[in-house]
Amino acid sequence: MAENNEATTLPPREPGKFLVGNVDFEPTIPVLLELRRKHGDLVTLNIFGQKVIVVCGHQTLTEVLERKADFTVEHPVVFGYTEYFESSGLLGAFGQVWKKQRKFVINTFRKIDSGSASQESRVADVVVDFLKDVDLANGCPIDIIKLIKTNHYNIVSSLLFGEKFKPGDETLSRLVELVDEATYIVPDQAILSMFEWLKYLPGDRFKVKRQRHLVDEILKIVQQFVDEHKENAHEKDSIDFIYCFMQEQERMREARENMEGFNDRDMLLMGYGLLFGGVSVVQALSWSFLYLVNHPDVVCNMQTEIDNTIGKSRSPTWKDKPSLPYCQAVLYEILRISSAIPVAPTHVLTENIQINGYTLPKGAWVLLGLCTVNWDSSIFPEPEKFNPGRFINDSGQLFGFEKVYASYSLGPRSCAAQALAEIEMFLFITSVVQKYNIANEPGKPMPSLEGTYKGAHIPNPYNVCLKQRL
Ligand code: HEM
Repeated sequence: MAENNEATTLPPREPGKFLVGNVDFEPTIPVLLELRRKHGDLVTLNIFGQKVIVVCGHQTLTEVLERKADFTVEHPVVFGYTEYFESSGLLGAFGQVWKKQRKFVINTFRKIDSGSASQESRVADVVVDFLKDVDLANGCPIDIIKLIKTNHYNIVSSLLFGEKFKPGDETLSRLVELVDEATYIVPDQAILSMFEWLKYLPGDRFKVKRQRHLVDEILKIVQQFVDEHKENAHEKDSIDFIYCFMQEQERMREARENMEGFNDRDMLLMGYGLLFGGVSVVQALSWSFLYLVNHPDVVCNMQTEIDNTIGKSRSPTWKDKPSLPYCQAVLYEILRISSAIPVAPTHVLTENIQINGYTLPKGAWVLLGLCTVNWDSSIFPEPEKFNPGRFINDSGQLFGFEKVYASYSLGPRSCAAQALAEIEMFLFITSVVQKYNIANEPGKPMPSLEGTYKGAHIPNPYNVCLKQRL
């Protein structure tokens, strides 16, 4: 009887294989769109006996992540979060620790913005280095993804450690390599969340030891900066995450508060979480250059807008954003069509919830199909077409872009660094487009807009030529 009851209240099931269920399920954009077309906004999967509810569409995602946030905000207690994040570092944190760390991160971004070196000024500072590297290439093909990674992690370093690395610094190169490799091992370890014992198989089949080594090396680099901060605490004049973390520890000690989530180890893991979380903007920027090289007409329109509003002698700033509606439309369209994070990290239901006439049971995992908003043809007609014009109305004003923000997820667990991501996207892209034409490598076919899926939706490697126009 209970079985029947459950069967009638769960969302439709996608058929799977005997015993293992939907073990082959790959959350790619086409798969999620097809699933939604077949079954609607809510779909039940079964992966090795674990119930997984796929949530699609703007309205249903909003209902689940915002209105039912009290019961959907948690991540499940799974391998990667416990093994490497040690249930800390914001991304891997649970319960009260997550709440406290989230508040700390949001407040620290605010403090940084009220200090002498805001997020914008740190991004702008690194954009200058980025443009110098582009100049050095002198129009020859460059591995733009590599350049984006180096410069993005330098921005995070500046926010974490209070100073950026000098161009060419070996520690920065090492940090980029470590974070990069660690990021792409994560999807290969998904099975360990179901069967943790597999990590003991001989031969490091799931790269558990390799990942441990990478994470330890990243934490060692963060530790060096923590040690430096401890030695020079009184001399600090810039605000950064480590400095603020140490201040928070002091405040908590004085107030005799529970230090859970704010011990010295948590400081390192917080650094790891911010380095790791930022990979999404690396993907979004990498997609940006790929779409721009494929659409020279769009670059030309952006250049006209920039030339007419900012001119050629000074670089774009965040304050210019409202006067560059077309450039903004291009960035929204890139975020939409590339859907760098097609599915948010899995959440878990901590109570039964009622949605759209179904009962979603406590303990079920929730797969958030963010890309189904970006590719919803009722919101964005012909979603497969790259068309920044869809965000510009007849009077030339920006319009209808709000739903693209689902790319950062919704509700209290949405991206903790959305503001930083938006500043990075805006300053990198407008600064490059202002100064350079973006061309394909001579004699090579245009790089493909087909990507691959490795947790994130990532473009395949490509080179571009950035030729000075000013
Ligand atoms: C275009 C760029 C970005 C996109 C599309 C993006 C998207 C996302 C998404 C979808 C989530 C998951 C939310 C959820 O679980 O519901 C997330 C979480 C997170 N992101 Fe971003 N992100 C971007 C840039 C960044 C950057 C630049 C950083 C840091 C430097 C960052 C740090 C984080 C962190 C720490 C979390 C975990 C938040 C938490 O668990 O409370 N993200 N982001």
